[in-house]
Amino acid sequence: MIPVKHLDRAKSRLRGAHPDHRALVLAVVRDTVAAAVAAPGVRTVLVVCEDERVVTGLAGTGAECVDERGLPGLNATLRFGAGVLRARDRATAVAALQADLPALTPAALGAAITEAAGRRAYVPDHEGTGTVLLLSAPGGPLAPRFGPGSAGRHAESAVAVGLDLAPCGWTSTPPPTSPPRPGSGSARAPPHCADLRIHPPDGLSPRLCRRMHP
Ligand SMILES: Nc1nc2c(ncn2[C@@H]2O[C@H](COP(=O)(O)OP(=O)(O)OP(=O)(O)O)[C@@H](O)[C@H]2O)c(=O)[nH]1
Ligand SMILES: C[C@H](OP(=O)(O)O)C(=O)O
Repeated sequence: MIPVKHLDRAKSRLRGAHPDHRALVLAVVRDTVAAAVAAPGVRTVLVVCEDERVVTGLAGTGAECVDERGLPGLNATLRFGAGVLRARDRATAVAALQADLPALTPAALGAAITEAAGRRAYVPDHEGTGTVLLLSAPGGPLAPRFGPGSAGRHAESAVAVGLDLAPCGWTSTPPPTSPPRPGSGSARAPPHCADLRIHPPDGLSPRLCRRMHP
């Protein structure tokens, strides 16, 4: 699962980093989703969101989108999404992945899943305070405890695994070729980070985008 906030509120700490904040957020999300869809061991990518523009922006990526239906906050949203996935397959592992990982590669996500080896696992962010990825054991509860200091809470019940984000920046995931949407005429797909020509650290402090940096 990849949760995505309403575009008017998402990545508020990056506001001002690019003239078109909504395009920046969508580009970051699209690159993250593209890597997750292509990762070995990932059967379904479910984006839990509340903004129809996110659904439109992710058309053709291979991710499914589900409306969070006004649930209060991230953890309730993730419990809802986990329930959607578990209703299809009770024995599977479910995971929550942050939406702002444009340097993620399919191989790196696959390696983190392999390292978890069926255990409940989490990936702390590079400051060690937040959580980049939370993975349940197969059939086990996700029990998300996101929010400030979440890494410490997840450490109480999960093993830490690594996630090797590409050192070369945000352009490591090749943009997928999306078929044109019916009725879209000559409309172009939303941009990826590479299209926006945003490369860390240009204009983005490590604190503001700490999850995006290796
Ligand atoms: N669907 C959904 N996703 C959420 C919600 N709150 C946070 N998220 C997502 O959860 C992840 C962590 O969110 P935050 O760190 O709070 O927000 P952010 O948009 O990444 O960045 P800031 O606005 O700068 O805090 C991101 O992928 C968000 O898009 C929510 O209420 N609903
Ligand atoms: C959601 C939260 O992200 P942060 O606010 O630490 O970036 C977390 O990592 O649990």
